[in-house]
Amino acid sequence: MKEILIATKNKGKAKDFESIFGPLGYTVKTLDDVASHLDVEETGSTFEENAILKAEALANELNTIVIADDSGLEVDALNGEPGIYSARYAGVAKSDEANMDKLLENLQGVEGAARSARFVCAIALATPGEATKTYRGTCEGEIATERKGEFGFGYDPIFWVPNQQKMMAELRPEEKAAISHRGAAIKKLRADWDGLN
Ligand SMILES: O=c1nc[nH]c2c1ncn2[C@H]1C[C@H](O)[C@@H](COP(=O)(O)OP(=O)(O)OP(=O)(O)O)O1
Ligand SMILES: [Mg+2]
Repeated sequence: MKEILIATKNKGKAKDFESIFGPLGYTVKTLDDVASHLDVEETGSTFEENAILKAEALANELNTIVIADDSGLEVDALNGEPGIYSARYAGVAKSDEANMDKLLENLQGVEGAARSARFVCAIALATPGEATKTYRGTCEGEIATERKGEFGFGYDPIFWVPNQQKMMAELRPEEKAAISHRGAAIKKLRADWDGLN
């Protein structure tokens, strides 16, 4: 059985990876499956640095190939916030609901095209004995004023995707994978990764 190891504790993120790697014949394993005690502090100042920290921590622990994903939302009217702090925007508790509430509140009075934003995903591929590589994908959109949709995770219910005329949370997993920041980063990873077949 082909396995792929993602250094994440986020179940929604893991599902995004499964929707792409599952059909390719891979079983996706996460931190909770292999090293749930491992808690990596995201002390980097970029998505790439944080992805590298997470991937290398688990690769060193298990001496095997590991992928990690650090991602977030850049809102133009907020000068790129919450950015790398997206998961902890409303505090350390990491609540998607509280994070969305805070974002909607901070955008009150900002209208139309001024609510532009993008999702960013940096994926790190850590291979023992080799230099870690990174791949970035983005997805342009706008922050809606209300939640809509049942799929996805995180900020998906308030992220409007103009190209689809839908909220990200209204897209089925395979639809999201085709247009998302994570899908784009994984596409670059797959094009470059010799070990993947
Ligand atoms: O496709 C997405 N759809 C909606 N929201 C998203 C997406 N991609 C990232 N996001 C948000 C969720 C979280 O607030 C932050 C990621 O933070 P990030 O540190 O990378 O992940 P995390 O702490 O949840 O899990 P972990 O570090 O264990 O992988 O950006
Ligand atoms: Mg995190």
